Amino acid sequence: MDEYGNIIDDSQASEVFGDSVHEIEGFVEHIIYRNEDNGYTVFNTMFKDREVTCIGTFSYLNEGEYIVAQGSYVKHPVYWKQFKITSYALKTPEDEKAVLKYLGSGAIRGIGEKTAQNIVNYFGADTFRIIEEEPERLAEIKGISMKKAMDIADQLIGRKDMRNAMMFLQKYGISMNMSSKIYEKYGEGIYAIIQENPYRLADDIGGIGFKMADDIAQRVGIRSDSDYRIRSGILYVLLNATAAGHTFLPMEDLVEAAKALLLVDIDDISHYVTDLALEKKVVIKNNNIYASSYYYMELKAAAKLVQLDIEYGIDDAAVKQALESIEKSEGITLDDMQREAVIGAIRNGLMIITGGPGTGKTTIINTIIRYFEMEGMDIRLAAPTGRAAKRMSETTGYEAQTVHRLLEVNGGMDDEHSGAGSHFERNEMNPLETDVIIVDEMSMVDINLINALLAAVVDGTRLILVGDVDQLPSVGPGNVLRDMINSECFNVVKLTRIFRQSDESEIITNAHAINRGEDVALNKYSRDFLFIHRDTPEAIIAALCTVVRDKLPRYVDADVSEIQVMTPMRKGVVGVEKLNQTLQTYLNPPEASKLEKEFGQVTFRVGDKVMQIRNNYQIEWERRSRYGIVNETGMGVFNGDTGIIEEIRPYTEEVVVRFDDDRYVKYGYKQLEELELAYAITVHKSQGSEYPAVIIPMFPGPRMLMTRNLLYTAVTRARKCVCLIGREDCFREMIANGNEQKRYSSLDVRIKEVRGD
Ligand SMILES: Nc1ncnc2c1ncn2[C@@H]1O[C@H](COP(=O)(O)OP(=O)(O)OP(=O)(O)O)[C@@H](O)[C@H]1O
Repeated sequence: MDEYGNIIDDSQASEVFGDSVHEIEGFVEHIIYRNEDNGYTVFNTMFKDREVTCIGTFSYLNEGEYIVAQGSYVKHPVYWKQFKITSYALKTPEDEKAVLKYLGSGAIRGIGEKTAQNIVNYFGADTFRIIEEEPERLAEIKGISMKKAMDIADQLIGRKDMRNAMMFLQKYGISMNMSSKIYEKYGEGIYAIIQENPYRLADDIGGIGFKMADDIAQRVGIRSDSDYRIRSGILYVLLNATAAGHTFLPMEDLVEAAKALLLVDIDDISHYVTDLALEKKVVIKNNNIYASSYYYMELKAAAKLVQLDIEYGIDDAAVKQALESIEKSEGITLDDMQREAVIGAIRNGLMIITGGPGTGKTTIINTIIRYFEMEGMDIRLAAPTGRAAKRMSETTGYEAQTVHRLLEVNGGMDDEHSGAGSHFERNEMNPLETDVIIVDEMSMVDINLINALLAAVVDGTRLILVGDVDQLPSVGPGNVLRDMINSECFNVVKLTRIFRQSDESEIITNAHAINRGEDVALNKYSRDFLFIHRDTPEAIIAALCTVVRDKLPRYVDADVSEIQVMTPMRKGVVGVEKLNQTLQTYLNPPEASKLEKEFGQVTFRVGDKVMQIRNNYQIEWERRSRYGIVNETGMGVFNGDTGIIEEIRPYTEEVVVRFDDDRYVKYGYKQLEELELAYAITVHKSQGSEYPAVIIPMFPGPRMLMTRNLLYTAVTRARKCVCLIGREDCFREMIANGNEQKRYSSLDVRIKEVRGD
């Protein structure tokens, strides 16, 4: 883009004046535009006393450099004639004029034009050699101290080194930004690292993975059976495993995956694993292999959970009396299981409560809050997502936060897959000071998050964990809630009785039946559990469009944007991508008055329903009064938050989204990677959220996705109406498919070990 905001790219400048190749040379006088990611640069130079605008891609370029370039003249629609550079060399300034120009360009801190002139007057064309070889002599010039002399030399040599390093890295197809990161990390060590073990980059530099390192290694000519390569490949397999939810892999699975990745014929991959264990990069336990950090996360979490699990002496009669008074004031009578759960939370340092929809989890949380409030205790409520926290606040009337906020996250963005996660202000050194912490929607909490939470909880704090263990497990690695329950080491209450009247809600009864793997009778006259039979994907999508726009909003008294379409997969004929495209055209078609912005494969349009797909704690929001005056501001938009695109501003390159509660957020065009169309979302993304009505296409897909607990999770997201559209056989098969996707995790084993069971 140029200084006036116009995009200048090769396609606009493609009309060639003539095919002939020219050579020009001169100083880079003024850089008009530079994209640090891909190196695309527009600059002016003087050649034969005429100003020439040059365009091209450069690994490194600074004003004041002397460039010799080959290329041809092209015509730009606005700027007319430009020189498009195809190859070039930067020359170290040799004559006096060139040296003066370079030093005086402002590129070297502490040297202005006058000092540059003084230096060149004194040393002449020999200036560069002097600075590189005898920098102390610069101090012979009036006004330059020895310290400054050394600083100038450092800068000059540093720049030269960096320029060479950037050019070197570019040969391996590494982007400019990445190159500067690499150079910053290794400095002049970069040559040895690239030649000997480029796989170190994958270990040390965020954004470089095994694949990129492997690509570089191939270009360098490193053998495919090199030790470095195999070790790095093994770590990469483990990293991928954690991205798929596992905290470890059994040795056989690891070996098989590593062989498939590395395509080398090595019999004994396991001895490389042993080497990695000696280097403490992996842990081997019972022939299971963990990336070290995951082993220690499970171990630490287990130890802390056991430590928190103490029994407090309580006065049974007093508790009974207190509960009776709460029941009276709330107008409820707890059943035995519910009472056991509440008393368990009062008596124990650690309490786990699980149950399906309508079994009274919220009722119990409310009772626990009232009890501890009466005792004058400090209580904190949290949930793993923004939407779940919001719902918890609404149902309890008590402020609930995301777990990240509770831990005072410090950092822009969660990186779901790095495992490194964010930095929390609340930790062992600075723990949470409170008496009771209640976490809802525990099924969504992964090993990273529980570990961070436990680190910040001090002994003596009661931790009450509530969730539905039959929901899909967390997106991140681990199977925390299930493992805690399976360990059989802690106090757990499983609520089974459904308290909502069955005639009131088929959603609840059917959800429970699905969860038990029982057949569900589809009742034509059901008011809230509808099944529309359609056979083909086209017919399903057609029915879905009509239902979402014309039928359900009136039926459940909600806006079209509140009705949520959810589907098991991203790809495929009824996957998220396809549905979003179709629904966008149907619900928000293009119009001359609606601005659009293309980003990757997606076109965002004013009026579109969008979802934030990462936690961003630093993005700002504002609330406006009726007159458009900003009356409240705050920070943070969370993974799963949905909103509507209100405005697209081409001049400032911004997209404005209105989220729930009229929070307005500005996204720069570059930030659009944080947004996705949300007419349809995956069931995984819907976890922790509720909608007035939910529409689920029923069409066969990969068996490992089409599972009972996925259907159960989807159905339980609906408050007033579930509408399934498609093939009944698919629905029945999902209920029958109790094979949850296998997750390798071992928090339960660690808990038992710590307890010495
Ligand atoms: N002991 C009880 N006696 C009478 N009604 C109850 C009792 N426990 C819960 N309920 C009622 O049952 C309904 C569901 O309870 P609650 O909302 O607490 O369940 P939940 O497990 O949180 O459900 P969900 O996960 O669907 O929100 C509510 O209307 C609640 O008032």
